[in-house]
Amino acid sequence: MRVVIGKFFNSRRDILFEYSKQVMKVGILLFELLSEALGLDPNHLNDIGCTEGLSILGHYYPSCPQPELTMGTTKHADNDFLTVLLQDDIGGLQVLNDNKWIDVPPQPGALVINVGDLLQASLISNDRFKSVEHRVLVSRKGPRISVASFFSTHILPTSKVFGPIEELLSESNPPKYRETTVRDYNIYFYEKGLDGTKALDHFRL
Ligand SMILES: O=C(O)CCC(=O)C(=O)O
Ligand SMILES: [Fe+2]
Repeated sequence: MRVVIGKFFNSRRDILFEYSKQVMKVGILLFELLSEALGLDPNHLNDIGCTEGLSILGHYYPSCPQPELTMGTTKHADNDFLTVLLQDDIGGLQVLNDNKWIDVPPQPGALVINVGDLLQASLISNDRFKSVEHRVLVSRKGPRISVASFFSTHILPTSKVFGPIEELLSESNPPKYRETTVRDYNIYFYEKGLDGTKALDHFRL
């Protein structure tokens, strides 16, 4: 595992290292459970590299006197396999379900787990799991802090190709996505920006 720490976190280096170790344990367990849910060997998703890379991003959303005029983070699905999200008690995170925005209220001690595009959960699970579209509203209540831990190899120099898992495919369930590297997926994701459209559609066959 490689841990990259930005300037924002420099003074909390030790805490962040410990946190990343614990998130990695959670991630390995989640990928075991997700593998089983797909009817695969429990180690499958870990073995193909879903926990090879972990990057942690700290968000600071200043309090906003006119929250109705802006957005903290616009609608997107994460560009990774899985995200482990820690939010404080301010709230503002919403997920899109049946075209309706649903609040994800903060629960003390709880982590939010979001399926990302690469797992989609769609790309390699061939749509058996769906990446969740979400956004963050800003608030008058005070600044909001969140820590998002992304399982993805996008910061690593790997050219491993990902595509729908062969064991999940059949004549009645042909691949829905073309194969791609995490790097190429991310180049497209960042070029496109958080414009409200799904990056995955670009890779759909
Ligand atoms: O701040 C949050 O709660 C979510 C941030 C987010 O969606 C992201 O970093 O991808
Ligand atoms: Fe996100």
